[in-house]
Amino acid sequence: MSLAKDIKSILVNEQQIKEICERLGKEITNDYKSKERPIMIGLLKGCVPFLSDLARHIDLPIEIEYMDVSSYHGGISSSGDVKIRKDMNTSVAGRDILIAEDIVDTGRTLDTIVKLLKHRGAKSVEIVTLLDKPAGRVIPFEPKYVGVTIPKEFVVGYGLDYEEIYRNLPYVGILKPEIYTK
Ligand SMILES: O=P(O)(O)OC[C@H]1O[C@H](OP(=O)(O)OP(=O)(O)O)[C@H](O)[C@@H]1O
Ligand code: HPA
Repeated sequence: MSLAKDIKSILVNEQQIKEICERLGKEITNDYKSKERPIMIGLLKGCVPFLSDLARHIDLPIEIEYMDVSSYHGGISSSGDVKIRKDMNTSVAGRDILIAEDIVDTGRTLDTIVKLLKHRGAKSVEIVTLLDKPAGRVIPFEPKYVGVTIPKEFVVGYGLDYEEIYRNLPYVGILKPEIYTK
């Protein structure tokens, strides 16, 4: 069974993703070159392909950590309840933090996590996201590094799921509405 048959259209193709990772990697390398061992924190599970491609374009000694965070419990709308399923193992006190995300939509996940990391004493907290969906915001939130701004469509692929499927598509596509309305 092909995954591609459920995709209405491709929004960000493989070449565009490659160019985004190169561009953001250079920008982050430049901005973080005088900081001491910044920590890049990936928010599982959606961050995985983006973080691993982006990190290879950051030419600096960074640490990489993960937190498993979820606010979508099946379906296409956020429950509004951000849960930490697994925390990171390192202290963030006094450290420069760069959170890597696949998408900023309502802003709830990042609002919660940024507040938490600041409360834990992080020196700085910035966001790098592949996709920004500003029309989805319910909480004002502006990520510093954005791959591409997208319209208010439910997207899957390259880490993003619908009911845990489609994360392994190599591109980002708009899911056919009949998949989630049936
Ligand atoms: O801006 P928001 O509306 O909070 O949405 C963004 C979050 O939603 C998705 O994660 P999800 O909770 O589905 O978990 P997952 O990464 O395991 O798929 C995505 O990976 C972001 O972390
Ligand atoms: O458009 C989306 N697709 C998949 N997961 C998401 N989490 C927030 N927005 C989305």
